[in-house]
Amino acid sequence: MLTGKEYLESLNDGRVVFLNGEKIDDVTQHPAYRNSAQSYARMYDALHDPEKQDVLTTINEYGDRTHKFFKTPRSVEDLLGARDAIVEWSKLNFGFMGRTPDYKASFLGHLEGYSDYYVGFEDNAKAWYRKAARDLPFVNHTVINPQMDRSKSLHENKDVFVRAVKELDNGIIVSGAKMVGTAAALTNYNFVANYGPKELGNGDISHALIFLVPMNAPGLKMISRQSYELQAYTNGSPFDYPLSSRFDENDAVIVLDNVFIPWEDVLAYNNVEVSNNFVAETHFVNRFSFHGCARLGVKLDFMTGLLMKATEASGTNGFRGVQANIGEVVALRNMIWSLSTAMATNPDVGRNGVLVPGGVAATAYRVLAPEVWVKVKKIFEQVVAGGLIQLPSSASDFLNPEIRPYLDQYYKGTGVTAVERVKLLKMVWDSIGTEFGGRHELYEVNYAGNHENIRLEAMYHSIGSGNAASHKALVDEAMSDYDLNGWTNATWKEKITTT
Ligand SMILES: Cc1cc2nc3c(=O)[nH]c(=O)nc-3n(C[C@H](O)[C@H](O)[C@H](O)COP(=O)(O)OP(=O)(O)OC[C@H]3O[C@@H](n4cnc5c(N)ncnc54)[C@H](O)[C@@H]3O)c2cc1C
Repeated sequence: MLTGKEYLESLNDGRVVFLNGEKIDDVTQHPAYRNSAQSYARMYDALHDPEKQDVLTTINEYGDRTHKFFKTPRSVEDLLGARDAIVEWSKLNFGFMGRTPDYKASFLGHLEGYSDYYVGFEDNAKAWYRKAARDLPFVNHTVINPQMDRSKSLHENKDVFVRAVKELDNGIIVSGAKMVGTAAALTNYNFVANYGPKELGNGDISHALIFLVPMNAPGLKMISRQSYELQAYTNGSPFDYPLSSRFDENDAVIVLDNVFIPWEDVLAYNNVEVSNNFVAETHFVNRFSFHGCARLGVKLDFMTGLLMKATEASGTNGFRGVQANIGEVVALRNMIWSLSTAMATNPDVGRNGVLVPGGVAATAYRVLAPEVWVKVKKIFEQVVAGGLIQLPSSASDFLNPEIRPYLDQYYKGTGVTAVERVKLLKMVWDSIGTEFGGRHELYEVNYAGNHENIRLEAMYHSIGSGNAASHKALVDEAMSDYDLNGWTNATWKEKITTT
């Protein structure tokens, strides 16, 4: 497993990252990325910390030490251990980094047990499992195509998404773009898949691919969104932007311009069946929901504490209505934690006897999590209210003797100094209101799929698992107790007709 130092060194590899019109030389040194890189490095170091090793790591079937979520799960204990390892790592960023290296274990951690799914590329799947578990490279994930024009049929948009454009003896050449790779600039590999489209017209299935590619591959370019870490660095200090300034997972569009992919990094090629169905058939969807749910549990622990402290600091925590709102956040937090426990303790049995986080709880998480985050944000806006805007522009205001007495007098809270109150409320604002906070809402609402697809897939899961049939059978049973002539079930008494 990489150490933090090895991880940071691995990023200085000639990768091509564009930000604000410039090519970034070294992401580990640039103020737009460097503190987020340090946050990931801290996670890698924790794997080697003797005090954390038992909760974070285990030995897999190859005898390699790895993060617990990277090991093929064969028991409920394996799944609970994986959940606790995800949680322990997530606590290092208070749940504000969603695409940490263990996120992609949702896919990579099943490659051994599910290797026979990748027809023709089974050995590649096993080799990638071994490498991913042993070294823990940071792999990002890109499956969604640029939005362009969703009203057009797929073949009319095909020039924008990733396809094989040439086949060689030793691999393939791919071109196209992906929207977006979260944290891409700070990762080691890009995972690429297209799922959904059946064909691109006239029998073209050049999109039916799954592969991995190193971030410094010639022809691979990343176009970053604005860096909130850079904005925090430019506009203020950690006191003003305590989350933006260290946990910004910069999302980048990834352009593949005639990039060579050797066969050993390919898991599906010209295979619509495999590429379209991998999300459900390899139970990636169960596993990424499991990861997301465990991570959101940590974030909600943090938000619950933040709401309690913020209301204490403004003297509103004794009001019945405010307490009811705190109770609602507690209940939402409890539900999310219960769902991750349920996924682990009530698993499904997958391919080759591999245990999979339970699909019933996973579909519930996927549909409910966006609602939970939006609701929690709303409660903060209603309960902490205008306090979030009654904040001085930056920590520097406290250093100006001309206004310091006013700040100390007018910005103090209930039992806390002005500095303590402002520090606390700037943390709240960064979690929900800054550009970083706004992106977090967009992330929680969309990252597991668009708002309709997550619901449709919950319905399909119900049909596929047989639950839908038993729900309908329950209704049939209730309706079979009576007909046009009255009760057909002797339990109940007929109406007595009087003449
Ligand atoms: C912060 C953030 C980080 C992300 N990180 C990643 C990442 O790391 N990797 C990755 O692969 N993706 C990532 N994504 C993309 C994410 O998976 C998508 O945003 C999500 O799947 C929704 O897809 P979309 O944005 O293309 O919206 P769309 O799917 O285009 O949906 C937009 C609206 O149009 C409707 N719609 C779209 N198509 C149809 C149709 N054919 N018929 C009827 N209605 C339709 C939808 O119901 C919805 O209301 C990220 C997104 C965000 C916001």
